[in-house]
Amino acid sequence: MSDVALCLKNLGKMYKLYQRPIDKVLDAFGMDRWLFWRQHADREFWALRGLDLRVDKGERVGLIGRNGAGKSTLLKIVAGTVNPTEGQVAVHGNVQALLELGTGFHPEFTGRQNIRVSLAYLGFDAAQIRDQEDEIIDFAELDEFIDQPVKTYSAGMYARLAFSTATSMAPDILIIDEVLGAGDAYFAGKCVERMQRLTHETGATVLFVSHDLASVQRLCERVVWIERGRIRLQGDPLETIKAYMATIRKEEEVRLVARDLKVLKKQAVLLDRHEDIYTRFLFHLVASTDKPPAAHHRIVGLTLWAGDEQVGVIDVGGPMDNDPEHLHYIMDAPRYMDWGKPRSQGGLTYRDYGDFQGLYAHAPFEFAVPKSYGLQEHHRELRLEVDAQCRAEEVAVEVHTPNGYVRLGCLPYGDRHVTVFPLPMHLILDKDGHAFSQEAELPEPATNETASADMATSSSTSEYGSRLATITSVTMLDDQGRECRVFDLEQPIRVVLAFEAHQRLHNPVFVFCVYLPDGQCFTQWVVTAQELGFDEMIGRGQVTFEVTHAVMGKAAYVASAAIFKYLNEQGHGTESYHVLDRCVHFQIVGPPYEPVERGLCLQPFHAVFELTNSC
Ligand SMILES: Nc1ncnc2c1ncn2[C@@H]1O[C@H](COP(=O)(O)OP(=O)(O)OP(=O)(O)O)[C@@H](O)[C@H]1O
Repeated sequence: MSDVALCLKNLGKMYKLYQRPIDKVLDAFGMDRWLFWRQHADREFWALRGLDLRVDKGERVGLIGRNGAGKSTLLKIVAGTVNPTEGQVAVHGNVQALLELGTGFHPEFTGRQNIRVSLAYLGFDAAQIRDQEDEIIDFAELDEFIDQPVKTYSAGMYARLAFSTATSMAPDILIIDEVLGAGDAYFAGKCVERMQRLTHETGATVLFVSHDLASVQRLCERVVWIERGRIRLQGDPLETIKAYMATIRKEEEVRLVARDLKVLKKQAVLLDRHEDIYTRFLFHLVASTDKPPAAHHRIVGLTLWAGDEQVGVIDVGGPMDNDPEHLHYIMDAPRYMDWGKPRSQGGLTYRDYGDFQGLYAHAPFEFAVPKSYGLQEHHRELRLEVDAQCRAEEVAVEVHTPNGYVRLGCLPYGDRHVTVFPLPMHLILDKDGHAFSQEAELPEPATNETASADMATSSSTSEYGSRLATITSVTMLDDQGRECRVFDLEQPIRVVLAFEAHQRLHNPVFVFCVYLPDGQCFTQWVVTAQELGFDEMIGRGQVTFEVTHAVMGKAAYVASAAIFKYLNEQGHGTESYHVLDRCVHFQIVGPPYEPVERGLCLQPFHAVFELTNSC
């Protein structure tokens, strides 16, 4: 007998995105062929493509990945509720799928009635149903609610009932999609134990999707990281989760730095808005003649580099290459753009740029670059790499600047070739040389001078003081001396306050104060110039706070920096020279799974053990 529970080969799922609802109806009836203009009126959106996965019987496999990566689509295909567009799916055994809350149970029926209906549907007889029913109610801990209609249940109660019912039937393959997220931590723990038991006792195979990485790590023997419709990495749970968390962490760094740049620039802090964090670079392929391209040119990949760092890749023709939810994507609006449909040939994905009757006869694409990249000199050298096979010498690559499109060059024709185009930053930068300055509010290069200028001219209430001394920058560094906003638990942290005293000041006080998100002061670091060995200060300098062992627990923090004239008897700074209120956001993160919750403060302690009554 085969050991394989499920085997997916070259799996792909394509959704057609229609311009108008009527197009979907015409397509459903096969009438789209009759309308000549319909040929390219829909877009192909590949949620998954080229995906291979084998899961053995009794394996517990976790699927992780960002929202919209394609995890649920994959589970739905395995569960049989969605048909794949291409590839093979072999599922061996009966499948119980908990895919979406709100499906499966009748809202008007009570919990008990729903259990009975579900079991009867699976072919249980009356005696078996009676046996199972008590066990299900017991596990779900819904005793006093079990005779209420499920429409009155909270999401957590619903999840408990759904999970208990599905797992009572000892399926061969159990599919759980984020359902546990609706329950509390206690119930999630119970579920994990039950799934472990199921695999041990009945040999059930579990496919588990969750954003709760701790549960994934506890339950699964293998973790598969899905990104943009493909498997990015799979293997050992800890290693895979760590790699996934590292990319999430990088994005979080970018977001936190961008947020503080906004604070420094005194702009409305609409946090997490895409445009606050990234600058968009718009490119297009266009025929070097004035006419649409005469041939079809195969475009395989587009990559943007900043120095030696890959800022982004568009895997042209790959899954979700046209998804504007991603930072880097192609724009393939039918009848406007001249991108062909995504194609896959021998494992290679691509699209053609040709004459597809696009109004603008061009093939545009966009990359989003974190604004923080503009802060480092070597990052300001951006270059675009185009992997393509052109049939004639007629494809030009252009970048959009404040004065319209500027030609970067043409693609060579003949064999497949990677061409690199340095970006003319002098055309993309504004007249003051500010990085990525198509937008008025762009950050300045983070030298102390410019930061100082920003702070000195601001009139925001988040900054105040006599300004006899000013803080010109606040930098958080990790143990390697790298600028950092996301720290590991108990990791060393250094905070550098750069300052400029505009006149001779006697024994000022430097403060770095860390707040919890609710505004409570968590810890305040205070030091006087005298304690640092100076009675007076004038000119530029910096104070470095060093923490060798941070006691801050896992949370998001915000910090203020200040220079005061002196501290009063209550230890508060009075007569502020310069206060930057809540100017730095940072996070402390931990491993995905910790056996013991350690709280918000990792209080060092010493424990003593004594036996007072030994026998
Ligand atoms: N019926 C549909 N029509 C069009 N696009 C769809 C459809 N169902 C899903 N998608 C798209 O497919 C992509 C993958 O969605 P999916 O739900 O599989 O992602 P996910 O990884 O499960 O996300 P989440 O973690 O948020 O549940 C998304 O871009 C989604 O918008």
